[in-house]
Amino acid sequence: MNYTDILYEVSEEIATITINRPDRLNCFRGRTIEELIHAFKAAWADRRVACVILTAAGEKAFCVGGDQKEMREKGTYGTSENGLWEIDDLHSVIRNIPKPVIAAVNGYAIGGGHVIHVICDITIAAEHAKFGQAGPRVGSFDAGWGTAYLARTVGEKRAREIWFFCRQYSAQQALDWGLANAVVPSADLIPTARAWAREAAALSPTALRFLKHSFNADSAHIFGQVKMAADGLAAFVKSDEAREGNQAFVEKRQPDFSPFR
Ligand SMILES: CC(C)(COP(=O)(O)OP(=O)(O)OC[C@H]1O[C@@H](n2cnc3c(N)ncnc32)[C@H](O)[C@@H]1OP(=O)(O)O)[C@@H](O)C(=O)NCCC(=O)NCCSC(=O)CCC(=O)c1ccccc1C(=O)O
Repeated sequence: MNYTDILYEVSEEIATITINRPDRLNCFRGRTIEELIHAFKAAWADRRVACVILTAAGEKAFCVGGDQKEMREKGTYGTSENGLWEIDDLHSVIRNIPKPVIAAVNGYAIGGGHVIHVICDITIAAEHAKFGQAGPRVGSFDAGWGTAYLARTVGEKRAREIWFFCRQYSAQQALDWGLANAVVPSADLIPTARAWAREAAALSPTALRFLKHSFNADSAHIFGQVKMAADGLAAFVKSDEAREGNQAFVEKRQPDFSPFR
């Protein structure tokens, strides 16, 4: 597959996947998701690779979720080679690849971009990174991993706060809440992620594989909820309520959801 939206490289025993749409703050469209899945599978199959780093181009954003401009223009997040919108499969491959996945968060991790880092095994954040959900402002939600797994990570009260107010949280706050494993100066982000990856790469791959499956097993039931939520969201994004959120973002104004109470 020829990548247009991401970069993929393997060096030493580490695969680095870089979301490469910095002009749109590394938000994703159908093509981006398809390429990310392809790259994670390549890292999975490659016996040289012991650990994966997921990061993004530039210093401003890790990923700010679904491409709202594409949604405004096309009514969907855009086409992919296989014609499917596979965000759930991306979440699954990050969980199921039997190698540690480290998110190196180089700026905003917002909306669907926030969910992606939450699903990764480890999060290392640059000091200026900002975390949060935005769906209820733009007519979207992730009521699968985005709620249930987030609540496991930070606790119910904090997870509900994150979704019900759509605030942004600093890297230090993310660290304090258990959303991040470490916070480092921006210049140290990739070197630190690589150092952590090398440390994991020195350990028994079979032990790590079983440990990852075991951690996942305890939350695997959430997957049923993921599919229900995805189908619910696919219907919701066609509604006037969701369109108001999306349109307001593109028009750079506050949404008016009052008719939908
Ligand atoms: C992140 C911001 C707070 C940064 O603000 P600021 O620093 O002021 O920068 P901006 O000027 O706003 O942004 C620069 C430039 O980028 C464009 N842009 C930013 N975000 C997006 C985006 N998401 N899509 C498209 N374009 C974007 C912005 O318009 C600017 O362009 P100009 O041409 O220069 O004007 C702020 O940018 C912000 O709040 N961004 C939006 C965050 C957001 O709402 N994200 C979407 C949340 S909903 C989502 O992610 C869908 C989830 C999803 O797909 C999913 C998940 C799980 C299961 C199912 C699904 C599903 O099927 O949908």
